Amino acid sequence: MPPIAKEICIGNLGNLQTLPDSFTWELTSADSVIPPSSAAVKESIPVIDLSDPDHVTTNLIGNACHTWGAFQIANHGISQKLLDEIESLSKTLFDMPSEKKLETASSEKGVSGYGEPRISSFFEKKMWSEGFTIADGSYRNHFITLWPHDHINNCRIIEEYKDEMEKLANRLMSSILGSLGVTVDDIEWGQKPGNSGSKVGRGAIRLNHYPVCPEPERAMGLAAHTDTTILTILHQSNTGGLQVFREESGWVNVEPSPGILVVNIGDLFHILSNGKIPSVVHRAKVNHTRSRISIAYLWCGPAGDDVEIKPIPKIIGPVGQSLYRSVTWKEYLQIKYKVFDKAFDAIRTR
Ligand SMILES: C=C1C[C@]23C[C@H]1CC[C@H]2[C@@]12CCC[C@@](C)(C(=O)O1)[C@H]2[C@@H]3C(=O)O
Ligand SMILES: O=C(O)CCC(=O)C(=O)O
Ligand SMILES: [Fe+2]
Repeated sequence: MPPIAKEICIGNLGNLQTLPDSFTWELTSADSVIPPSSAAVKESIPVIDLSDPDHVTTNLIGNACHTWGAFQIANHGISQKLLDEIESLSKTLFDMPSEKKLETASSEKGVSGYGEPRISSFFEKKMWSEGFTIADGSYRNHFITLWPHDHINNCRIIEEYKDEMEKLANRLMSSILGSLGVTVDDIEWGQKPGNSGSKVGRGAIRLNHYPVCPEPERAMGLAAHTDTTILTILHQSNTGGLQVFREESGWVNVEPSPGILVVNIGDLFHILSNGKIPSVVHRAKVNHTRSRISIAYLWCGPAGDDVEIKPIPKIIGPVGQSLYRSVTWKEYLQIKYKVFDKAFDAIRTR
């Protein structure tokens, strides 16, 4: 029995004129992006040119992380060809009939395969989106089902994307750590005895699709959340929808621009930094006339998902206190998907 019943499958909702009740969110004025003072144009997260000298980018990245927990990057070294390839792979996938997509439905909500986002169980209303998660090698069998003749090339695109993104993620992590005055060598990647074999490895990919929506104001593409990662690198197609939240500014749009990638600080970096940098709350809205694709590379650090992550001693300082106990990514994912936005409280030491 597929986890998504046919009648509520987003793939079958394309021609609706009004939103079904199960997809109607009650959004308040605080949920809108209308600026408090009428004419003000809201400042969004900065675009940082990675071809600038290191001391310049480190500084800018440091500021953006403290202020927003997010930033955008240009000249990041990921080829436009690869970005186009993974975007068009996603389009082809989501264009398939629901029956076909459901043949690759994830057995567990939110883990490898086609289905709703994993956070959906925390919300009463349904999100106006569908997605495909690539967390381990099992995606290859799904790809054979989807593309009996073309899976080899599509698997190649995924592997290349993962490799390139992993390199970029490592580089970004070094810069962010640099802005905090430490290096990767200051991290103690402890190994929990008895923990063996990674299920998710070092990075997962989530292909997201937000179909055209009859009443976008009342719908939600992907509800507000922080990522359960060290950092996430997001490629969005040329239709906007991503919004980040900051106490002082409310919800702010992150407009797409060709070749620019978005970087979100995830919960694990917040833990590593002993609370010095926030993980960014973000969400995706939907559109009345245009569908949207986004591709997230969700990264748990260079050491895999079964190593201990805890505040970096050098950041805590000799007289400081560690705010959080150590957790592995696997463990933290379990906590997060039990208590959701209370996950930091669950691992706080005081
Ligand atoms: C490796 C991860 C990270 C996950 C869970 C698991 C697989 C899929 C990821 C996402 C992708 C879509 C948003 C999110 C919030 C979701 O619902 O599924 C992410 C979540 C997280 O960052 O917590
Ligand atoms: O589609 C977007 O812009 C956001 C996607 C996202 O937040 C995620 O996949 O974690
Ligand atoms: Fe996210």
